[in-house]
Amino acid sequence: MAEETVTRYRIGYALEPQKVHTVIQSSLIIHAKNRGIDLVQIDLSKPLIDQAPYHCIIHKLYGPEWCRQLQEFSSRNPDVIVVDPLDSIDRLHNRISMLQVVNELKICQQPEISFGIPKQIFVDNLAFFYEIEGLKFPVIAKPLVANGSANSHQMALVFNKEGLKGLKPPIILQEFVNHGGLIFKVYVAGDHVKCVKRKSLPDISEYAVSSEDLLPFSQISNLIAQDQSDENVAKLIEEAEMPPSSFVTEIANGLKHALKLNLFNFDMIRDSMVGNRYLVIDINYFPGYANLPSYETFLTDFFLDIVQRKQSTNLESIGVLVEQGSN
Ligand SMILES: O=P(O)(O)O[C@@H]1[C@@H](OP(=O)(O)O)[C@H](OP(=O)(O)O)[C@H](O)[C@H](OP(=O)(O)O)[C@H]1OP(=O)(O)O
Ligand SMILES: Nc1ncnc2c1ncn2[C@@H]1O[C@H](COP(=O)(O)OP(=O)(O)O)[C@@H](O)[C@H]1O
Ligand SMILES: [Mg+2]
Ligand SMILES: [Mg+2]
Repeated sequence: MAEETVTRYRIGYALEPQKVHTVIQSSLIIHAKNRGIDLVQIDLSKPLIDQAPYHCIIHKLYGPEWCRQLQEFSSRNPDVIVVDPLDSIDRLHNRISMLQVVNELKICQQPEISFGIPKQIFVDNLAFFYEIEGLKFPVIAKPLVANGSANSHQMALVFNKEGLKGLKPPIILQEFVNHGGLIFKVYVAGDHVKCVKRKSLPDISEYAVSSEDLLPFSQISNLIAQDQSDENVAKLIEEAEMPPSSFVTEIANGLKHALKLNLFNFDMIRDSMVGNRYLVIDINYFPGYANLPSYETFLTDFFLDIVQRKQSTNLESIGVLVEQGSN
């Protein structure tokens, strides 16, 4: 009996060990394998160029050596799909360029819904900085750079001008927007989009008693952690209304095209003061997909889209699909 030949695809992944541990779980490896995808870990101690063949490479690594290797690999293997291109990912490493793209989105706004980003400014040097240019306190200070380091997540709530003195530029100052302590995290993998609700910082009125000028984020995170044990808050989150899925998909697709990225998520809040106003506050490359229910299916569907789309493009280019169609 003739053996059935099934197309198998090799996807190489280059990730930090911790990320391998959280995202490339055995449940994903098995699920992908059953659907024809072999997930293969790229050995970072050896030249990438010696580790072909791959149909596709996925990656989240910082540092010049990886960039050099990937560029060399791509120029010698132009047919291998790299998810995603280095310059597209770079845009997310700066909190200004990251959010500029949201303002540039040309999408037909849904009736009754508006979207945007909170007011923000870039501060390079506090010595030459006297005004917060129309921003209202409290503001949230975020490091300009978002490069995966612990520092890049170090934030602070600033309640007044005095608090500005405790900041270390380069930073961005962003208006704090009350949003009912609820954040929407929208995960994107190519054409696949999933939105989940998570706890966020509580509304600022809850801090009104605070006599602080500046509250570093870790302290606020602690407040959240304590709050999490509160059943009422958990219930509030559970019962909170989701944004319309057509709206979420429209924003996700708009960002995907504008950023030229496949693997990312964005954090979105709903302004408590203005009916249906949604604000994007953060966009992350290759986030923690394993936090999603059924993430194995979510990611494998995307992998198959990528490799099969590539295969059909190849067939088209050599005329196979055309011939089949004319038979
Ligand atoms: O820690 P995880 O798995 O939840 O993923 C982190 C993301 O959490 P999220 O999926 O949004 O809940 C996290 O998202 P946030 O910035 O926390 O919104 C980042 O994407 C983080 O990557 P990096 O430190 O910015 O390079 C992600 O960290 P890495 O795992 O990529 O280091
Ligand atoms: N403008 C804002 N208004 C209110 N809360 C915010 C704002 N920006 C950030 N936050 C809160 O701070 C958290 C961390 O900020 P974020 O920009 O997402 O940084 P990170 O990249 O470290 O996740 C968010 O998840 C949200 O809870
Ligand atoms: Mg975030
Ligand atoms: Mg982030």
